[in-house]
Amino acid sequence: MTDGTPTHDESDETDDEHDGPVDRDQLAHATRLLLDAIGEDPGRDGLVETWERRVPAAYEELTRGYREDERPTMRTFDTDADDLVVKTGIPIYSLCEHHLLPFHGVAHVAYRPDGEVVGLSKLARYVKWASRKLTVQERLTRDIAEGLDEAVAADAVAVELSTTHLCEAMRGVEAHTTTTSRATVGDLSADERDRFRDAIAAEH
Ligand SMILES: Nc1nc2c(ncn2[C@@H]2O[C@H](COP(=O)(O)OP(=O)(O)OP(=O)(O)O)[C@@H](O)[C@H]2O)c(=O)[nH]1
Ligand SMILES: [Zn+2]
Repeated sequence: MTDGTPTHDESDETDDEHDGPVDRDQLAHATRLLLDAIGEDPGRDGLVETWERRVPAAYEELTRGYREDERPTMRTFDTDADDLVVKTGIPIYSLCEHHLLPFHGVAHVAYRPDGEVVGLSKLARYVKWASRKLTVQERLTRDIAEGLDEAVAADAVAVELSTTHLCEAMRGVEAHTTTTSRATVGDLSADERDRFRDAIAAEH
């Protein structure tokens, strides 16, 4: 007897479960089922390529963050400088793990170098890669802070995300709000915290 719920062998589940290519055939199959389930006709002209090609390709792109081989190379340069590096206004798009709907906004990052600085574009590349997965905002904020700390061998890192969740805006409570989260690794001085806050304020 089955209630129609797909079963799978949980013993196969590991932390590295997603660390491989997506299964495009399975994505196509699942999308077709979804279209069926909402009463759509997967065979109609406008939808055939949707489930066959577009949605699988989109999910492959939107889940790149699971794949370590797509982690950006963080080119660093030796430096004597130990002044805080602040980068604000990095666009961020991710997917909430509760509703599979996007949350999006901006990320701000700051780090105090310890002998090396990273190429500026790499900060935005890292944020983009890290956000391409199913997550919640607080965990993503911490993941970015810890990931950058490791990649840049920084003395201290701070990350702030300011986002809107479509699961709140276009369904459920239907409230278009802003959620701000912050994570730090190491200690920023009071001066550095002020600089980070002022840079974020100047962005708005
Ligand atoms: N803390 C946190 N909550 C999130 C995030 N994304 C979505 N949520 C919330 O996760 C909660 C899930 O609550 P549930 O009651 O299980 O789900 P639901 O019945 O769909 O709840 P509603 O969204 O209130 O309709 C909701 O309150 C969402 O707003 C996130 O990134 N961080
Ligand atoms: Zn959600």
